[in-house]
Amino acid sequence: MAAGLNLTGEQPDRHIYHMNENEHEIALSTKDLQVYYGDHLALQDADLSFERFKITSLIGASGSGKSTFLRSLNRMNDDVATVKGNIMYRGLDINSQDIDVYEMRKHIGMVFQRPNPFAKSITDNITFALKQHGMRDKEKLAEVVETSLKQAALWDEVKDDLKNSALSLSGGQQQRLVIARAIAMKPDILLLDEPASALDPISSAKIEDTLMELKKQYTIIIVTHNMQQASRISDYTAFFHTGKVLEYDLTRKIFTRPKVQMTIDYVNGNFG
Ligand SMILES: Nc1ncnc2c1ncn2[C@@H]1O[C@H](COP(=O)(O)OP(=O)(O)OP(=O)(O)O)[C@@H](O)[C@H]1O
Repeated sequence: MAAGLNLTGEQPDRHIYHMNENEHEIALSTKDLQVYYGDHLALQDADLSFERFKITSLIGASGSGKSTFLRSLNRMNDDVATVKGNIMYRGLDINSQDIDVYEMRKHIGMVFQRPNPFAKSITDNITFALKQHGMRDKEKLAEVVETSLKQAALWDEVKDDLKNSALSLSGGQQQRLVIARAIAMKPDILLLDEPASALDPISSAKIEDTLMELKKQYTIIIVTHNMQQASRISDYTAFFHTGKVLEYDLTRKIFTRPKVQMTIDYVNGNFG
């Protein structure tokens, strides 16, 4: 795959990142990531590696830096913050100046807390970006619409109403549509910032089921305040506290025998 990747128009040697033998297992990693909002250091020295085809949850109290970290991973913080350090993706530092951010986001997609479909039809929501990227073939577009909606577990509910406005869908359906829109671009990595927190329990369970299905094909990184959700769906969990990653391990270890007292307190609901 790496041979076909071109996020810069060139791939100078200085971008080559020497990973360990497990390189093929790591979809994305950060090294010494620091984020400043003005003078305020909101995230310190975050070193995390995300395994391919796994779900990693980012947990921690409000203001601990989870969203700041997540948003930095596909350069959503560029306009509001200074992000220092490396974000390594397929041998490239995607935090460097010469990365084509627009192109990079085709590989690393983002889904936000509140569903944000366009005020367009269900079909147009999914085809919009594809058309912008030059896809014109109607059959191919229809195929992507169907596949993406199926992957996002929405097809059966909307297949007869594809021309209807996305805004006519329920909140939970809208969030699955937004996930379908993100995967239509065939990204490698999906970043999700509390995707189910604005939804009722049934819709939230559907999103969880969808993510469990999607991890067969995508690497997923999710911010969540819901401890049950983190323990149910994620393979790995990173615990953030006051802008630092205090602990990062297999989810079952974080929830059954964490090493750091602060993690124990947080997962037991003693603060947050
Ligand atoms: N756009 C911004 N401008 C200035 N400061 C910000 C901005 N976004 C976040 N911060 C600050 O950075 C710190 C980390 O915030 P962040 O939103 O990353 O935390 P979080 O763990 O995701 O919190 P929550 O769970 O409430 O979403 C906080 O002190 C917050 O006030």
